[in-house]
Amino acid sequence: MSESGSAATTFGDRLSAAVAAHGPLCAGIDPHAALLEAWGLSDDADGLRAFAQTCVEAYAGRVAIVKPQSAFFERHGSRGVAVLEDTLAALREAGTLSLLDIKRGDIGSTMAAYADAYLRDDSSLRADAITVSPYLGFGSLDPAIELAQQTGRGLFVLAMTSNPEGASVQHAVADGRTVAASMIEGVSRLNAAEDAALGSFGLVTGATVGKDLAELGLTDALVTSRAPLLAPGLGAQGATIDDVRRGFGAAEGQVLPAASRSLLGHGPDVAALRAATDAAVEEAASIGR
Ligand SMILES: O=c1ccn([C@@H]2O[C@H](COP(=O)(O)O)[C@@H](O)[C@H]2O)c(=O)[nH]1
Repeated sequence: MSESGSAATTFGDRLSAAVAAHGPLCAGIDPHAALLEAWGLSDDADGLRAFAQTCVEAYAGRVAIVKPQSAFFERHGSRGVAVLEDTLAALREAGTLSLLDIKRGDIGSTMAAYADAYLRDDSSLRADAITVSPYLGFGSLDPAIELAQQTGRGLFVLAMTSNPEGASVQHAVADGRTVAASMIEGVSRLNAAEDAALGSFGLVTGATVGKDLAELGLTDALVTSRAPLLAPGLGAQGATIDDVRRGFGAAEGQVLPAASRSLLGHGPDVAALRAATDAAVEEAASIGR
């Protein structure tokens, strides 16, 4: 039995329900130093706490899933990590799914410790799902995969990231297929073990890379994978919802378009941040329909 219900309540099931209720938008909490300043907050753990509380107040109950970016909490040291713990707890209390963007990946034995940190029911830093890096080999993720399966949590595996530099690794061909294709295949195998429309194992496929997915012939594999597709890159990185619609083709219905700075620029007023979030939710709702 997991904290999130039972082994039968998978992250994929809970995500499907959240998307049905709120549409697919993933709203980010990225407390950049420049945003803290723009919100009139100090660039320290107190400013960070006020920022994150406002985000939770504005997003909770309005979006399918919220993605705190760990780096912006870690840069404030142990007090920042304490704010991250409290932010994850506040999202849980509000009944809103959390996806901690922390991109962990290491040799298996160390990966097991990372898994304990974020995926155990009794961890203070637990999230509903986390991002992981498979670039020490897909098999190095096994400890996190096993714990996520036991506790009904999810993983989002980096496949085609939104940054232009990602292509040098992810488009590379090994054993007759691109590195990205082998990550999609790994996730596909995991989701095949679950009997659900949407799997608990997702992929990070930037909103900026839809054209590449099509050119590399990856669209069908994405559909077969039943993976939720985290698509960061809206707004500040230049991608639009139309890019997602055009680029992801038949996989469009699996996409969770993600936005951080383009929403957060509307703070610190909670009502203004809510209004911007509602507008983004409405725009994202056109995806897959
Ligand atoms: O490929 C990736 C993976 C993760 N990210 C993260 O998403 C947000 C994007 O923020 P914006 O302000 O909307 O650009 C940020 O936390 C990144 O670390 C990504 O952009 N691309």
